[in-house]
Amino acid sequence: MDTIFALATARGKAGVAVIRISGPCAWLAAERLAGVLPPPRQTGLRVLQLDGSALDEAVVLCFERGKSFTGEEVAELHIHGAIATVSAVLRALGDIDGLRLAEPGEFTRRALENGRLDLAQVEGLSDLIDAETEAQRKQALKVLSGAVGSLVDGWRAKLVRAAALIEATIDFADEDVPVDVSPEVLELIDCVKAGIAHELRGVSAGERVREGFEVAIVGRPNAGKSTLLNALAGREAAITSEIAGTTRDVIEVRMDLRGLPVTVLDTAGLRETEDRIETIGIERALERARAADLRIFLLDGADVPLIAPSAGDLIVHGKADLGAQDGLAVSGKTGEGVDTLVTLMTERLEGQAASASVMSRERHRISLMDAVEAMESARNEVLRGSDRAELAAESLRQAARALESLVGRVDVEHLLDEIFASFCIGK
Ligand SMILES: Nc1nc2c(c(=O)[nH]1)N(C=O)[C@@H](CNc1ccc(C(=O)N[C@@H](CCC(=O)O)C(=O)O)cc1)CN2
Ligand SMILES: Nc1nc2c(ncn2[C@@H]2O[C@H](COP(=O)(O)OP(=O)(O)OP(=O)(O)O)[C@@H](O)[C@H]2O)c(=O)[nH]1
Ligand SMILES: [Mg+2]
Repeated sequence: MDTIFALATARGKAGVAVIRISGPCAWLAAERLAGVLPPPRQTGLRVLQLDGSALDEAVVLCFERGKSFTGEEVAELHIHGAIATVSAVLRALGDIDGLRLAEPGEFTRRALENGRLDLAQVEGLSDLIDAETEAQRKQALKVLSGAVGSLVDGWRAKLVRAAALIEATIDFADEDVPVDVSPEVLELIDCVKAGIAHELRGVSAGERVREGFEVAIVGRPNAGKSTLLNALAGREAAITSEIAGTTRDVIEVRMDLRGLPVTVLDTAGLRETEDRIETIGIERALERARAADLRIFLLDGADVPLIAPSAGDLIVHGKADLGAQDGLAVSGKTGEGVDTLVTLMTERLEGQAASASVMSRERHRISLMDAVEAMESARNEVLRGSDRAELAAESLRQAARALESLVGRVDVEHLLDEIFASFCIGK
């Protein structure tokens, strides 16, 4: 097994940078630079040097094999975060025989291989590193803490018990008093199915929390959509003008809306037009507005929405500064009503986010659906009578395997490259 090393902190000038070394020669390598190492899990201040020339003054921290993030022997060098210092120490480590630079996600891959994390936790860690808002941080931390594994364990135990009950009837099929286990088996299957159905309903919301919600601003030309977008963004993200038909392409601005990750879309004003480019813009506007999680219809005067609002969509009057309006009125120009609008947007999206599951990927959805399908066959076999017991038990085992693929207990080799592709070096 190679010993790998990498900068674990972000590249670029910083107060402190951490270089992580993991593998059988990690301590030996650290010792080459730092001299006598502090005891495991205790820091020591050392001068790092190679061949007599000082590299930096550093804090050194070692973890024993089996008691580290990767499960391997680990050494950390907490050095000054200067670009030149980081380069010098990385160069020195690269000169040591048997050491090589880690690939992206390779530390975490080793943690997975050594059973320190399951596959879902690896995804959770990846999401945590990418988290930009509170909702993302909370969801990712739950997943990193093993929430998916806990759900799977609970379901799996019930399916294993159901299979055992069925198998017991196979072994004792010749007995005089056959016990009918089917009520208990069906109850176990239905209980797990209900649990899985609940999580399945939350996958989309989980996905939205992970990737961000989309909110589209729609309305007629000149309603003030781009001005409103700029007010929400706090910067001049979109061009505004008194010319109707200014915005053509969809303009996306990502923001943290009171902890929720949201991309607000400014779109072309909706109207009948001969202009070919504007027509394409309007088609794009309609398409993106339909696909969005929430729409803000910005009305101009007595105007009515051009596309049908869905339940929960927000209908607001623009240019509130020009005069009194019924209902919610906002002005992108003066900021009036914008705070109330943000509150309403947050409420609507929080309503959607409330049902978010810790299962938030297409891969999770597929495994859950595979499990449900296998459980449905098992259910049918149970109902068809005791001579179908073998088939019922096999379907239950198949369901358990589908669930186990969520945490990677079954063969998931083919998933790893994809999952680790998005990791940064040093993680
Ligand atoms: N300096 C430093 N800080 C860090 C990390 C790190 O690798 N180094 N982490 C990297 O992601 C995170 C913490 N994650 C960690 C997870 C497990 C172990 C670890 O040594 N686990 C052992 C011992 C547990 C214990 O002491 O209770 C184990 O599980 O056996 C260390 C860090 C965030 N902060
Ligand atoms: N008084 C007032 N004028 C506004 C307000 N919002 C926008 N305007 C003006 O209305 C005109 C159109 O604003 P935009 O934000 O470009 O309108 P839009 O809806 O993006 O228009 P299109 O991109 O053409 O669809 C500009 O002259 C803005 O200055 C507002 O809240 N109050
Ligand atoms: Mg515009």
